[in-house]
Amino acid sequence: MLEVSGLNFAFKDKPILRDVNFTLGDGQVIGLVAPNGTGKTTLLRLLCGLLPNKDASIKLNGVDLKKKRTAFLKQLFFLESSNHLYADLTVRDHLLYVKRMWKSKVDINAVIEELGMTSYYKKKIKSLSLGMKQHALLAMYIISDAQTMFIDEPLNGLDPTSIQEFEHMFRRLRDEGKTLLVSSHQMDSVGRVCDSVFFLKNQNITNIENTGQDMMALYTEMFMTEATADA
Ligand SMILES: Nc1ncnc2c1ncn2[C@@H]1O[C@H](COP(=O)(O)OP(=O)(O)OP(=O)(O)O)[C@@H](O)[C@H]1O
Repeated sequence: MLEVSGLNFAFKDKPILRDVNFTLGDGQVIGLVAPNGTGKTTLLRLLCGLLPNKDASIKLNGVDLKKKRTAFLKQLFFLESSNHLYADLTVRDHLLYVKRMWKSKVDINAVIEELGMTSYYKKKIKSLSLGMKQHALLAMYIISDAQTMFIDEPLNGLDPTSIQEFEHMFRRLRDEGKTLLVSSHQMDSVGRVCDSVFFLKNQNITNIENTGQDMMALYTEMFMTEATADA
């Protein structure tokens, strides 16, 4: 369980989050949705201590990020984007590294096969397309076997078949009891996969349960009316 309270953050005089409070239970996929530049990546960075925060309380399964940083971080996996992969290492190198560091028992070969990566897992990252790198990144998440996963725009650059494959993997991880906080701009996919959605608006989170409503209509209601009113 992830418990966050009193989270405030600003870049100089630009407020990003104001008194954000929420709890995430186990075995859920939660969408994180907002227009470009609102603060989704900033929130994910704050939740794993990659940005400084003095006052908030952030606890993962009772472990406090400020008091027991290493123990906190061992429970989660976050790699912001495929730009953070090492260009001169292969996909396999990355997977072996994650398996070792997270002391995981997940079978690397099975994941490679399941994600259709057999033709390129021995290749260096610098020779891969964006979609291939997104697969490598997802494979790292699966191999980490971490209980909590923060995933930033995983569907960017994916073809429709791959999107279905990723959605299947997210559901499977959820069914294994993992908690996934997934930022995305793809509202149809959010509607298919997420149990609830965090809409980031006015520096705060509105949590809306997915009851099968039209997510794009909900997005329009949340954000477009505001943009139209501003125009
Ligand atoms: N290191 C930084 N220094 C100053 N401002 C920053 C920094 N990083 C991000 N910002 C600003 O903070 C705001 C939120 O950025 P963030 O990357 O969190 O948005 P986002 O919702 O993830 O956007 P996108 O959907 O475009 O990826 C933006 O206005 C951005 O310009």
